[in-house]
Amino acid sequence: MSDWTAGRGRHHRSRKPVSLAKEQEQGNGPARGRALHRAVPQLHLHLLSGKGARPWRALGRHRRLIVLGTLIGLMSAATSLAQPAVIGGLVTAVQEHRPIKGPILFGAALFITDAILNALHSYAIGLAGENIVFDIRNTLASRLLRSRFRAYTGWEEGDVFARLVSDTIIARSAMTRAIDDVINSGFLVIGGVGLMAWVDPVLLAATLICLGVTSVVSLLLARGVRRVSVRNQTDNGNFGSALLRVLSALPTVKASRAEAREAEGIESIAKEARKSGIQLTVLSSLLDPTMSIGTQLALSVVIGLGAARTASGAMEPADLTAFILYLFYLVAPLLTLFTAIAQFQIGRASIERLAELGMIEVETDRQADRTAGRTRIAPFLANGYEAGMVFDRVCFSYPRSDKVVLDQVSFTVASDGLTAIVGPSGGGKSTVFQLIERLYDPVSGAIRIDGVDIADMPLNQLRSVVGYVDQDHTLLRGTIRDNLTYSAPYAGDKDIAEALRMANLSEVIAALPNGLETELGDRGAGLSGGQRQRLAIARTLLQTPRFLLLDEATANLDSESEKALRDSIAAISEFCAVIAIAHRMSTITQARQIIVMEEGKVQAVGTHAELNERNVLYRRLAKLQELSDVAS
Ligand SMILES: Nc1ncnc2c1ncn2[C@@H]1O[C@H](COP(=O)(O)OP(=O)(O)OP(=O)(O)O)[C@@H](O)[C@H]1O
Repeated sequence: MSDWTAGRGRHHRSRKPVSLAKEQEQGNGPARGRALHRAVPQLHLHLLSGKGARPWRALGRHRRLIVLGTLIGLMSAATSLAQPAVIGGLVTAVQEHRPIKGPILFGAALFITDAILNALHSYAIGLAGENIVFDIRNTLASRLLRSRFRAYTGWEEGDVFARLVSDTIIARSAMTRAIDDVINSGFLVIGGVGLMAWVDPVLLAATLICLGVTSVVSLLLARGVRRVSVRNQTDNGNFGSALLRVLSALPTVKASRAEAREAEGIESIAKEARKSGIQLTVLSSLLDPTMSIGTQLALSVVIGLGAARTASGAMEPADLTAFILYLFYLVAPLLTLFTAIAQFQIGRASIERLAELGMIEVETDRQADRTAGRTRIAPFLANGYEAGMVFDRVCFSYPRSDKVVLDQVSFTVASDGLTAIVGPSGGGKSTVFQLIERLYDPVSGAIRIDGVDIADMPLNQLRSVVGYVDQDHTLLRGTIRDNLTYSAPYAGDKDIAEALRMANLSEVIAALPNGLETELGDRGAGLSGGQRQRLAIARTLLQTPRFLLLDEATANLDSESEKALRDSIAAISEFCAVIAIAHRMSTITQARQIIVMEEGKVQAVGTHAELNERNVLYRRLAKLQELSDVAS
């Protein structure tokens, strides 16, 4: 017997629940958790804690690099500001027939220093930007993976995708380039204005009047840019959602001949994004001409007024040269300043969208938080609780819905044996599984394992003792081995072989040229429906669960495979509780107990013989099932 079955044999022999604390010490608990923790990238939990993941915090974490980059930028700006004075000095030296070698060499050194500082400045700010994007993406992705299922299902996948991919890039610019540009250009503008005031206050007053009006217009434009960019980013998110919706159902789209219809729908959403994108472009591109008009006007006034003042002797020609150069130097940073303000406004919209995503509710381990890992199982058992699972008057409605899906549902599942859940479609069978996995919590009532309310159990612990094969038997892109070991990453070859054997997959895998290393496509493409289902079952078996939940697990199997799997279930249920939403009579009749559910209520519980005798609904279901089994 392999370690795999030996481990479960222990559960069976004792007939007592191996304390969950003990399980923690063994493969399913913190030891594995620690190993996993080492294996996965460091999650930025400090950013995830509290009220949510706030993108602005990422800025704080990299402030040193940003401050360093900005300081280098300011030094570069200072060297830029010195350049007109040096050129002015050169003009004076030429006028006065003094040696010009010194000013030329000094000017060249200034240009080279400026260029080097500029490069360093760009590198530091660029690096900070990449670090910030990395941090935000990492933090948000971790938070999404830990989000409450009910909170996550309220989001559209495409929108989440757009926020994580494109909003982070836009936010990067706001948090680095835009802030840096505002500081640097602001410094250049203030410095330039100061120097111009020192050269000639009269000319400066004329310049400021010309530039002042255009500056006010530019600021108004920047505010408009923000408003439109929120709309544009939402439109882009809608486009992503629409695309993901159809691409994830491409076979259905084709089979329904809906390509043209869907393409039309996507086109209209893309048109909305284009419309707001154009509005954004119009507003952004108005910034340049607005500033140009102001500059042209200022330049004309400065040249005219300056020439008059030079002619009247109120101003030296060298001062006029320096003033005009300062004006040129002022224009570029002024333009950068307003563009940066607009850029910052666009980025703010993205940061707000990321912050919304960062507020998504995450799963919490109440028990883990309260007792820091200590288990409360022993006292409960001492009070006489039986090993196994109990549904105690559980009521449930899905979020954003008034419909009562489970109404006072009560039943007990022993720690081994097969329990079949049957009932008409929509009766709440799959919902029972979702509550056991704690994808949702009951509205009232409790689910207990070995006497402990699962709401008080660390989620990692709960999900390691409960194995879940969902209705869609979801597989991921990757090799068969990756899929098999998904919930038990350190499973050895012996255990893998055992799980494959029990799921009746050994021969199928052996027949593949690359065996376990065969690559599967999205959602397990490359295997048949039945093979995918059995692979999902083998994956869950490798997790060595104490409770194995099979949702319609035998629906896709041919008679031969189904028989093999039925035998496996019988073997597994010797040392593990199997709860199956069953649709075939062969599975139902072998169950130790059958729970009949209808419209969210437990109608009856018993064996096949008992229910066949006293429950009308069961008799009807059994008859229908027998007919469909004969037909298939
Ligand atoms: N995510 C959801 N949000 C809102 N209502 C839901 C959701 N999932 C299921 N329901 C509703 O809950 C009820 C029970 O669904 P459930 O899937 O548990 O039934 P079921 O017995 O497993 O049905 P089937 O045999 O067809 O799979 C149904 O009325 C369904 O419409």
